Amino acid sequence: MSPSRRPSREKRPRPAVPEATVARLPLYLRVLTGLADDGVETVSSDTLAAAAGVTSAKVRKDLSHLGSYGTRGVGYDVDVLLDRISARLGLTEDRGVMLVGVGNLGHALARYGGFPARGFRIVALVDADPARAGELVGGVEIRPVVELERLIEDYQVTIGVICTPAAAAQQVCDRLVAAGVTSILNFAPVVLSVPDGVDVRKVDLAVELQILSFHEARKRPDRSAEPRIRPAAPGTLPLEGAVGALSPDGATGSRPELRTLATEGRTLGIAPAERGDAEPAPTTAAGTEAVMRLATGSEGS
Ligand SMILES: NC(=O)c1ccc[n+]([C@@H]2O[C@H](COP(=O)([O-])OP(=O)(O)OC[C@H]3O[C@@H](n4cnc5c(N)ncnc54)[C@H](O)[C@@H]3O)[C@@H](O)[C@H]2O)c1
Repeated sequence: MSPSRRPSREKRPRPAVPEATVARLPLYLRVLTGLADDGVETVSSDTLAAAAGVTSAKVRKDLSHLGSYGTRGVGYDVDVLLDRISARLGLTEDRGVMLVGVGNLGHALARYGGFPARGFRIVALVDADPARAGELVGGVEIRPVVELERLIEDYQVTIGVICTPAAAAQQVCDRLVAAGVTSILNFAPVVLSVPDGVDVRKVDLAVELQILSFHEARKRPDRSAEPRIRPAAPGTLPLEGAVGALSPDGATGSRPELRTLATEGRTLGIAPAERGDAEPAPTTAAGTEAVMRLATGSEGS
């Protein structure tokens, strides 16, 4: 190719970064921020690996996607890596966030003071309850939901956080998208439909706990063969008794291979504990962390 036809550096597309790597970048960033605050200049892949719960080989592979290769025996320059990861996550731009639904969860998130240091500012709070309008939370005034579109325009909001009840979430999502929001963090227990070009991340503490439960089950091999059942609704048979009482064909006896159990006209799903070596699903780290803070009542950095 002649030099004149070679694509310029600016025009060359940046190589894609795998989703799993993107999910780990915030973890590396958090460690690096702490190290930079402590005046530490270099960091080993082992330190980053321990913080992210992966192998150091995985860290090196992740960082190679950003063009950071480190120096053998020295490690990575903390400031350089901070800049690269921040730039790749788009944190070098000021991102205004709107939070919709300022109830229990919304209050906790809006009060959390750690977001600005991580590259985000909650600039607008919106709630449908007129009684909440005017209340200051984390220094931001809750505004009536009728002002949602104007606030998005005024504050150039590109990220919306939905903390409404599930029934209202899709309608809120539609309004956010129509007003120009292109990224949504959804805490409501519902799957949102969005057009192409809009990114949705869902945070669900229950799902995270279920994943932990899966790993707990794997740590206890003798118990993993026992059938797992969903909790019965009030008024149905006690689960322990029910598990041992019936097999799918109606015979009695405790049977690990049971998959369904008919009891009081209702079917309980029963499956043997799963086994396997699958990696934990990537999580929405910041969101989960925020929910955990809400659950534990602790204030973070
Ligand atoms: N993802 C998780 O891990 C997790 C954890 C806790 C709660 N949640 C979910 O988060 C949501 C909020 O929970 P919560 O305990 O804060 O509930 P909440 O009832 O305390 O708060 C909901 C708020 O949304 C407002 N609202 C309702 N409809 C609205 C609309 N159309 N537009 C704007 N605001 C609206 C209400 O006025 C209220 O202030 C629920 O969907 C809940 O299931 C998720």
